[in-house]
Formats: sequence, structure tokens, C-alpha cells
Amino acid sequence: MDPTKSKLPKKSKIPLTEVQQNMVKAAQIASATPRTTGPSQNRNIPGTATISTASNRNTHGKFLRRSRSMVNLGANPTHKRVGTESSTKPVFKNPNNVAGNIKSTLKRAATNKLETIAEPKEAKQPKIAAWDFKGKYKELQEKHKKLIETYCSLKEQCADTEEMRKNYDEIIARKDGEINDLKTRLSILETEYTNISAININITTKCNELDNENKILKNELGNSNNMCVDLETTIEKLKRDYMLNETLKRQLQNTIQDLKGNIRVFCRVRPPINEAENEKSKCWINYVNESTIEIRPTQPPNTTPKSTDPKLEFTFDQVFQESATQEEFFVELSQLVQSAIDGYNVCVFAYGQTGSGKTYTMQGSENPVHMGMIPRTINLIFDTIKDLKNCKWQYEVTASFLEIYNENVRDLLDSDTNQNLEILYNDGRGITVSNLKVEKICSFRDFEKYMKKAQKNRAVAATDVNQHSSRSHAVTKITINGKNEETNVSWTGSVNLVDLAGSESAKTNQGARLTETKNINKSLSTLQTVMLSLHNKDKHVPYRNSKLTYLLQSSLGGNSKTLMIVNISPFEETYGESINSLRFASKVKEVKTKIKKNK
Ligand SMILES: Nc1ncnc2c1ncn2[C@@H]1O[C@H](COP(=O)(O)OP(=O)(O)OP(=O)(O)O)[C@@H](O)[C@H]1O
Repeated sequence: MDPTKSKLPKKSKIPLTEVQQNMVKAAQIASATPRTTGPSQNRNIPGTATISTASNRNTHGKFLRRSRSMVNLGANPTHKRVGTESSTKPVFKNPNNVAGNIKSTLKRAATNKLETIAEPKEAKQPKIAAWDFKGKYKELQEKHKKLIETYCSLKEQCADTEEMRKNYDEIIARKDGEINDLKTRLSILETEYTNISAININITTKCNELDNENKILKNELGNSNNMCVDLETTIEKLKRDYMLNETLKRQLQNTIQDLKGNIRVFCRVRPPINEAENEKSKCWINYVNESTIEIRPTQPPNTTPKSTDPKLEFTFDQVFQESATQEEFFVELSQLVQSAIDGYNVCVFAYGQTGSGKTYTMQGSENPVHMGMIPRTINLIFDTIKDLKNCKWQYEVTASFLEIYNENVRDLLDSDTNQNLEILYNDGRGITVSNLKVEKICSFRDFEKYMKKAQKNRAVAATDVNQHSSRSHAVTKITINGKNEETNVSWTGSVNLVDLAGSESAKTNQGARLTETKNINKSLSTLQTVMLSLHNKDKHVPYRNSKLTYLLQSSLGGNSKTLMIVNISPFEETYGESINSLRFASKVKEVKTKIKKNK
């Protein structure tokens, strides 16, 4: 319980004198001032409400006693009212100084009281005769009695006042403490306010800076938008120019290809691949220039070839030395692949004796460095059609894989080894193979999956010179259908990639191997005959003499850009076969054909 409150007087029902009322008001002001009240709340002190709490009962009792004595005093008709209304009201010069105000109010109340007592108004008494000493004595006795009563009453009031003063001192001390606390809080708040003000200034400065930056950026954005519009127009123009140039470039490339000849021949010499092969004696090979190769049968150590050795020189479109990489080889081939994308038929076939590097050149291995021409071709096709999308070209790519084994045509995507598919000639569509699976290819990975399956199904056996000799001619056909969304132009190109079986002597083979070898040699010799007929411009070209030439009819003598790769081994023991291959390739190089672009 608040001690100050308990000592405040309870609201009296007896009317109080002004002095008493002032004191009560002062007490009310002191007790009504909340502990946490700030300076602004103190301004209401003069209008504070009458005290009515139960806790004020004690103080009220004392006030009541004093009031009664004051009433006694006031009962005297001569009792003088002291002070005007304005002078008795607690007027605070400084509302913040609560303690000072209370003190001054108490002081004024006490002064008023003394004034009231000091100046009692005499009641009019009947005059006592001068001789009436007894009456005078009685009158004096009565006065004396009243003075004693007044004295007692004042003494009592003094005690009350003293107690009140003590209470008020306590209140004042507490309030002073509270004021000090509030001052401390105020100073903390002021410091905080100063800090926050400083932060606020910083933030305002930052906001202004950001506002300025925002304005600059808005301006820049406006400029950029204008630039974007300009750039878009330029890009559109450049796209049109690019499309035009691209078409021109492709036309020029194809013209260059045409000028180079529609049947071209590349020669590739393979390197020895292991220690055993390094030990073997090699032919003497001289690369005269990038398209001419000179070859002699022997290469005695540290000597030049014997003058008696027959010297044979062959010229092709390009000669690739032993050190040539798959990548270097593909650079030349890639121009033909571009032609296929532009709607031409292209045929690439690798020819050579067994073990000369045909499968390595066409297929290669999974290692990216050794990747062969077939996977590189599909890679290039997908790269190119991706670029051509900018020129509004849409392409669809399909692939089929077949082999001709012992004069039977087999689908390499079908593992049934007893198949014999039929080769058909259609007037409109040219050569087709019945029931051959043609798969839609959407990516390189897609193609790789089918290629691996085909590789697995291909007939392979060990020969004297190759542990994994291909015993069949394998034909990978990639068809590219292109359509331009803008011009509505469309065409179909194709690439036949042929890995021929290797020619070899039938002497060392027996049984099944012998039949295979005979069939291989027969079809290769038909190929030679066909090429010679084409070279001699014979009226009849015996395409139908073998499944291979029948299948490749349009590629060899018809509407196709053809590349023959003649692979040779560098060894002395294979010199004869190498010369045969080189001679045949020379004849092929002289064949001239006329081709046109597909619609
Ligand atoms: N340019 C080359 N660089 C490195 N290795 C090669 C190269 N050419 C061929 N080889 C390797 O020589 C070996 C025989 O080559 P490949 O199998 O390609 O001959 P092939 O002509 O296809 O034989 P076949 O007609 O019997 O199938 C293989 O091990 C192959 O990896």
C-alpha cells in the first residue's frame, strides 16, 4: 500500500474552511501526481479531483478533527474569512516543480490559519460597569478559558500540520527521486533521440541519394529501351542478311564441291599399332605433297630405295599420312556432310584390304579422339541444324543400319541373323530396302544407342591380319528432311556411310570363312567393274551383279556426291594389295558424274 495515500484525508462531509480546502487540495495534488507522470501531465495539477480513496482514511481522520476545531473557531460570528478565492487556490508557478508547489501551498495554508486565529472578531458584549470587578473578573475568566481552548486547538492542529509536513516531505522526497529517475530516463531518451536523429539524417541523405540514382536509372532505362528497339531492328536486319549470306555461302560451298568433282578419292595410310607391327618391314612411302603418294615395296634400313624397285606414284584429292588424326580427316569430309544438309545425296565408302583401317576410319572408338566419321557426321548434322533454326529451318533426321553379308541384306537393328531383305527400285524414290527399320533420331545420344546395337549385330571374325575383321559391308544411312518455315522450301538430303569388308586372299581361308571371303571379293570386284564402266562411260553398268553395287547404284553413278576412302597398310607384306587398292582408287577418281539437288 502507498504510505502517502494512507495518510491523506478522506473526503469530509463537513464543510471545510478555505484554508482546509487548500490543504486538502495540496495533498490531493501530491498524491494524485503519478509516479511516472511526465512534465506535460503536471500541468493538470490545479484541476485535480477530490480525494475519495479508502486508503486515505487516517489522514482524513486528522483533517476531520482539525476541521471540527476550525468549525469551532468559525462558529464565532466575528471569525474573519482570510484571503480571496484566487489567493487560496494552489497556483503553481512551475508545474514541473511538484515538491516546491506543495511546500508553498502548505506555507500559505498555515499563514491563513494563523491569520484567522490572530484576528478573531470580537462579539459585542453588554458593557460591564467600572465598579463591577466581579463581572470583569468573570468576563476575563471566560476569555481566558476561550484562549486556553484556542491554544489547545491550535496545538493539536500544529501537531497535525507537523505530521502532514513530515508526510509531505516523504512524498516530496519520493517524488524528487522519481523526478531524478525521470530526468535520467529523459537524458537517456534524449541521447537515443539524438542518435536516432543522426541515423534519420543519414537515412534521409541515403534516400535522397537513392532517389537521385533512381531518377538517373529511370533515364538510362528509357535510353536503353530506345536502344533496344533500335537493336531489335538491327538484329532483324542482320538476321535477314545472315540468312541470305548463309544461303549464298552454302551455294558457294556446293559449287566448290561440284568443281572439285562429284566423285572424290582420299587416301589414308594407317600407322603400325603395336610392337609386333613395329617390327614388320614397311613399304617405302613418300608423301610427295598433300595429294600425291609415292610407294615402293621395300625399305631397307638406312638406305634409299633400290633404283630397280618399281616406283608408283598416285594422285588423289587428298592423302592422309599415318599421323593424321580422325579430326583432321573429318575436316575434309565435313563439307560433304554440309551438302547433305542442303539436300544432296552423299555417299562415303571406305575401301581397302583387311586390316587397313576402314572400320577405324568410319566407326572409330568411343574415345572422342578416335571417334570415327559416322558419329562425327551425326554430331555435325545436329550442330548445323541447331544453327539453321535461326534461319527458320526445321529438320527431321532418320537413320537405318544394314549389312550385306554373303550377299544377304540384313537389318542391323534386328538381331535375327536369318533375314534377307529385298532391295527395290522405285521410280520416284530410287533404291529402297523392304522392311528395313528407319529410326527417328533426335540427338547424338539417340543415334549412338542405335549405332552400338548395329555394331553388336555386325558379322565380325578374326582373320590373319585383323582380330576383329568385318565380314560384311555395313551401310549406315542418315536421311535429313529440311523445311524452311518462312520460305516454305523443303528438301531431303542423305548420307550413306559404307564400311566395306576387307579384300583378302582366299588361299588361307576354309569353310565358312572361305564362303565369306569369296562373297566379299566378288562384290568388291563387281564394285571395280561398275566403276570402270562408269569411267569408260559404258552404256550398260552392271550394278545388279552384286547386292552392294545395286544398293549403292545412285551413289556411285547417279545423283550423289561420292567420297571414296582408300585405306592402305604401311607394311611390305601388304604391298601388292595396297597397290591394287591404289590403282582401283585412281580409276574411281577419274569417273565423272552429273548430280542435282533433291527437291
Ligand atoms: N589411323 C589409325 N590410327 C590408329 N590405329 C588404326 C588406324 N587405322 C587402323 N587402326 C587400327 O588398326 C587395326 C585394324 O583396323 P580396322 O579394323 O579398322 O581395319 P579394317 O580395314 O576395318 O579391317 P577389316 O576389313 O578386316 O574389317 C585396328 O586395331 C585399328 O584400331
